[in-house]
Amino acid sequence: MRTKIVAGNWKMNKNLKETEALLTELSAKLPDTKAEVIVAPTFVNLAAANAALQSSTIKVAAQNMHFAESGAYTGEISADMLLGIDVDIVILGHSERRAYFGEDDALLAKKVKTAVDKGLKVIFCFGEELEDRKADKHFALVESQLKNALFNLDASAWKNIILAYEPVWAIGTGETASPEQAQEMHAFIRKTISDAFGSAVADGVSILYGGSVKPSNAAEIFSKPDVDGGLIGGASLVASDFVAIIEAI
Ligand SMILES: O=C(CO)COP(=O)(O)O
Repeated sequence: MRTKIVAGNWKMNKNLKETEALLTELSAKLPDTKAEVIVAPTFVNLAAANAALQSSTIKVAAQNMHFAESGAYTGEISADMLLGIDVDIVILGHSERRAYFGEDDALLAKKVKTAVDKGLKVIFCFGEELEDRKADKHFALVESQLKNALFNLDASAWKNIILAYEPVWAIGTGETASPEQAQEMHAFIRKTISDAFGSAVADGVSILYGGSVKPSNAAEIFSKPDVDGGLIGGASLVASDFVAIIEAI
């Protein structure tokens, strides 16, 4: 059985007080669930988030990480720094990092390799833009994103990889991929991984959907056989919405 996961990517939202308040509310309202629940606040609040969640099953993830061990990379955060504050999950490859910070597949391959070598779990994000889909290039684009960033990994590293398919046109737009579109792409992703690494790896990897998931559409999206959960942006900033999405899995 694959792990079901609901993760909240808080992006550049919530200061310290707001982080603690949201996590207190979330912990109090957290339903009984088989799903792994993860939140990803900003770097500066990760330690406080872990402290606030000490007696909770909710896990904390970072939103980014540098590939180097250490050194002259002003403003950057290393894997060891995350592990040093008990954060062992990191989101890499988010489309906002790709679009606004120039992160490409080659850079992401280095980040992923460092993260898994250091023992972190990676939530690896990828997905096509609207033009790719309109030109019917979305499958080829997703395949190349996976190949370029992840296919140099050993099969054994895949136990630490969580995939998050996030079509860029559905992020923060209110437009969601239909459950059928999500299932079609997730099945394609699983087949692509199966062809390269075998069915045991492909059947074991959790593939999350991200892009305007809300309480009103979560259950239908999560009902699809290859959708193993969600990576939630806006709706993860409101405790009652995030809880409703967790309840939908
Ligand atoms: O980017 C996302 C999660 O990483 C999705 O964001 P929204 O849920 O706000 O569309």
